[in-house]
Amino acid sequence: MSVLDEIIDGVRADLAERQARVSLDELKERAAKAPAAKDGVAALKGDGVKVICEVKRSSPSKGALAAIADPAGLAADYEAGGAAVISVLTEQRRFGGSLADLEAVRARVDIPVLRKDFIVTSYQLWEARAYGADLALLIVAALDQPALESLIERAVSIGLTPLVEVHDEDEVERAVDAGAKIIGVNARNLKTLEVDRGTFERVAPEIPDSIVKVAESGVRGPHDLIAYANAGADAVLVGESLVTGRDPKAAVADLVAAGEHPALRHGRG
Ligand SMILES: O=P(O)(O)OC[C@@H](O)[C@@H](O)c1c[nH]c2ccccc12
Repeated sequence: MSVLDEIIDGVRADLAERQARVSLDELKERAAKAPAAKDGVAALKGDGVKVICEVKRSSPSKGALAAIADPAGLAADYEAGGAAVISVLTEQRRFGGSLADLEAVRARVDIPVLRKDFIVTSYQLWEARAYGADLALLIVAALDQPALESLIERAVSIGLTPLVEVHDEDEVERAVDAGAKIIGVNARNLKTLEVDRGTFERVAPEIPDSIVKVAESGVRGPHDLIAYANAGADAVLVGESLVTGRDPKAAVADLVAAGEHPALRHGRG
């Protein structure tokens, strides 16, 4: 069994507990009261490389990264540094996240918020909206094609922008066929947990120009952002280096400044 399969088994067990406690109708009522979803595509387009900053306490590959007693405070620092979107990991067992983190972050920042989890049912999309998310991650490797298609459709119908994650060329084709408008290329293979920073450069040429391209994982600082941008990234998603660094606000500002440099291929279109 791959790491991804193991994570999803845990996610399904936790999900069953929540489903027994909170009915879908309750979630839908809560979603109806949530502030209208912000446009995730618009937030990631435009001049400069956009920076998606992640609230991440731990990971299956590295274990504990940071305690993050105040996830909303961290998100506020990210926003002040110039983040375009905040990613909140809500998976509990391996990443130490929760829906409470999502809710707290949503209440604090004005920019769009991404629910980062292993979404396998539409119930989780309703949760995402009910707790204030504007975007939701859908991982191609975790879903068969009919499930991917129906979750993208459902996400859009409830106002969420799907960020569709791929690791290779075949998954790009599946994401495009399923109607993705934003594709994230994860340098970390979730089946082996290995990071290969060359993944984006290899896979991105398969993504049509009209689709927003996000390079995920492995960004240690501005030099990695610049490499991803030169390979065609519209945005980067950064977790570990921000939560383990001393000054997240300054670190984000450095990334944003690097992404606005006029010499980048991104700026020249
Ligand atoms: O911490 P990093 O290397 O900066 O990576 C962030 C993000 O890309 C990573 O957390 C991630 C990408 N896709 C995921 C899917 C599930 C959980 C986590 C992830």
